[in-house]
Amino acid sequence: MINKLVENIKKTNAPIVVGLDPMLGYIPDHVKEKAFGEFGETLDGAAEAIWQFNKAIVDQTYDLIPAVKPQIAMYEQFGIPGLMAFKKTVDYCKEKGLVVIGDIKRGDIGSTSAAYATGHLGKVTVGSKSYAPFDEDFVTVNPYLGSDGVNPFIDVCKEEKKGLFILVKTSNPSSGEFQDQLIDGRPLYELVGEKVAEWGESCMGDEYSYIGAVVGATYPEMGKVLRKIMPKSYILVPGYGAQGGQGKDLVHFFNEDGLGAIVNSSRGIIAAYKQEKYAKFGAENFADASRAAVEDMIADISQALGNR
Ligand SMILES: O=c1ccn([C@@H]2O[C@H](COP(=O)(O)O)[C@@H](O)[C@H]2O)c(=O)[nH]1
Repeated sequence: MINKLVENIKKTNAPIVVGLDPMLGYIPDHVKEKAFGEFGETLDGAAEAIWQFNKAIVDQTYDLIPAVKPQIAMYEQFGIPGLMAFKKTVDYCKEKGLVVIGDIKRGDIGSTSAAYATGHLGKVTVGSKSYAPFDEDFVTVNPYLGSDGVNPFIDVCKEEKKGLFILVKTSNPSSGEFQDQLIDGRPLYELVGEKVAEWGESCMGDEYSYIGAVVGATYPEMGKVLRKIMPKSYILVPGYGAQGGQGKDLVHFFNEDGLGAIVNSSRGIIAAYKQEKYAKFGAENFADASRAAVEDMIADISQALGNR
């Protein structure tokens, strides 16, 4: 799957990911009213609104982008109907040729991680039958439990030719509370980065490993160091747009070949119609506003990479 991700990035010339984080507050009233008219103000109604919102955005952007990142929390909050909307979104994006990164941030003791890995990346056996329950292409993994919490995910990736993005340095303001703690004079995120590079060595695609890392756009200096520590790992970079990251901050997350990083924006794209810059589209044309925001993001990153 790493080969498909790299191929899609080269084809679109767009190292970006659209984050599908559909909070109800971002969904225009006309979409919600239609869904609630059909299913009532219920969890099913919310799930239908989410699905219709996602579908419209994917239909308007899929030709410009290599990948999407649905954030499972935004679906899980609506219970089983929400998870059904998540699955429908995953399947639809794959039909459109997009690589799907499930932002699930899982990680537990080995046996539990194995079940998460099976459910999200692998196949579960029921009697004589086998099913791929969620079937994302990549998932995000929390490495805090150590190797035995991560290895079950790697095992399933090897079997299924899928991939991981492991949290190394997250974009949030308090990420340093633990991640920047010094151990023998070195910050913990560097040690985790070294481990990601080590896990990735036995998981090589054609050019890059299918074991990647998450490093926030909000910490560009750390991104520069981590790029060198993990030269063969793709870096998923959240924090662009709504969290303040800009193209000029991201240059050092990329390798000299212009590859190696993929930048996520969620609210900045899916709720673009709410920003003054894209207000001319109006709520009715929210998906056109998302397309314009994708085009602007690609231009911003391309310009930054061109200027280095
Ligand atoms: O360090 C991290 C890891 C994951 N995220 C996730 O990315 C998106 C960001 O959303 P924006 O609206 O573009 O801010 C969201 O799903 C987070 O859970 C992150 O932000 N930082």
